[in-house]
Amino acid sequence: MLSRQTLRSVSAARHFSSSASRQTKVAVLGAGGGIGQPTSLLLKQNKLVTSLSLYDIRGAPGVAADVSHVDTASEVKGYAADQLDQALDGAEVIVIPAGVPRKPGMTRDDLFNTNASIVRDLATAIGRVAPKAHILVISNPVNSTVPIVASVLENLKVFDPRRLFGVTTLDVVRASRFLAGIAGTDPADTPVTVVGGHSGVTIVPLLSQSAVGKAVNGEAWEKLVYRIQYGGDEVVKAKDGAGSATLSMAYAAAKFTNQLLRALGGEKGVVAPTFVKSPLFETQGVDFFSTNVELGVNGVEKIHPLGPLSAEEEKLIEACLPELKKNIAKGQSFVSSS
Ligand SMILES: NC(=O)C1=CN([C@@H]2O[C@H](COP(=O)(O)OP(=O)(O)OC[C@H]3O[C@@H](n4cnc5c(N)ncnc54)[C@H](O)[C@@H]3O)[C@@H](O)[C@H]2O)C=CC1
Ligand SMILES: O=C([O-])CC(=O)C(=O)O
Repeated sequence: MLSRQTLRSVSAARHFSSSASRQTKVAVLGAGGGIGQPTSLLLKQNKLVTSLSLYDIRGAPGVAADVSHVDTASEVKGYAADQLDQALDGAEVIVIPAGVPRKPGMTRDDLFNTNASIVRDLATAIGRVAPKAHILVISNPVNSTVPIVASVLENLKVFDPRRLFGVTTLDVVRASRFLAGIAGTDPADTPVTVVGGHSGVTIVPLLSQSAVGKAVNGEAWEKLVYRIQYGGDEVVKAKDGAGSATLSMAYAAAKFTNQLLRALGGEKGVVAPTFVKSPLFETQGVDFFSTNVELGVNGVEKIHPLGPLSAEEEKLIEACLPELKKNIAKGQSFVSSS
């Protein structure tokens, strides 16, 4: 009879060999940019990625040549502006950081006029060439760009809500880091659930659900919530016109992509925060919402409920919903009118 430990090693080996033998092509659209370059580098280090396809309207072949020298097994190819279809062909996961970033004084919504059409056009190509791909949207304003992708795919009759994700991981990364900074804990042991959307008041940290966070009250709580909601502004201000978060965002993108790849490879119990088509506030006209989501072989497997909220958090949700509804509707009507 096999010991429990032997069984565990056999099952780990099986899991390893099944994920190692999976062929997973990941495409990065906007790979030449501030987020795209470090994200590509981090994905090159991920063993679950077997092929990396780097596309940008500028500079992707150079980034690909550079990243391809990293001594991991995956293949890397770069594609120029007129090679989008080749870049997408066979991609199982597509990460989109294409588009302009903020400058000081701008809101994420101020990026809409430029980024909406970039995201719409990329989504149109994805719907045609890689309709079964899992799409991870980073381009801002996420609250509107995710609905744009959904509407484009709906029009093409290939929308599967299980495979579309707004990347809100950076909010959770920040929340954990900022709370740990106050409490003197290790961020790894200080998880914070953040729900809603990805801009200002739509970012709602649920500190009362955290063993460490529930001890933060009054003015300290207000300051912490504000810092989590407006963490992006800190970076925009510090970069002083040179863009917004790129390195912490690449870290967050690589983290979420890895969680998704693990789930697609059959690992059970992978739970990650992400902005998805969600039933949670549908009756109030809010079709997309970020919460913890259990990921599985088909993408979104189960959307977690919000859980218990404090009175203050109820108020944050009340402030979040109308803004989020407006942002979502703006994305949807952009597609219906274009
Ligand atoms: N979801 C989130 O948490 C975060 C989102 N962002 C957003 O990510 C986006 C990218 O930011 P950065 O990388 O700093 O900007 P960047 O300007 O450094 O890079 C953007 C890249 O997109 C490329 N691009 C433009 N149009 C394209 C198209 N049609 N197809 C392919 N590539 C195209 C550009 O050539 C450029 O290389 C911005 O919209 C920013 O607001 C930034 C930080 C966090
Ligand atoms: O603040 C920005 O414009 C970029 C972003 O989304 C973030 O850093 O969270």
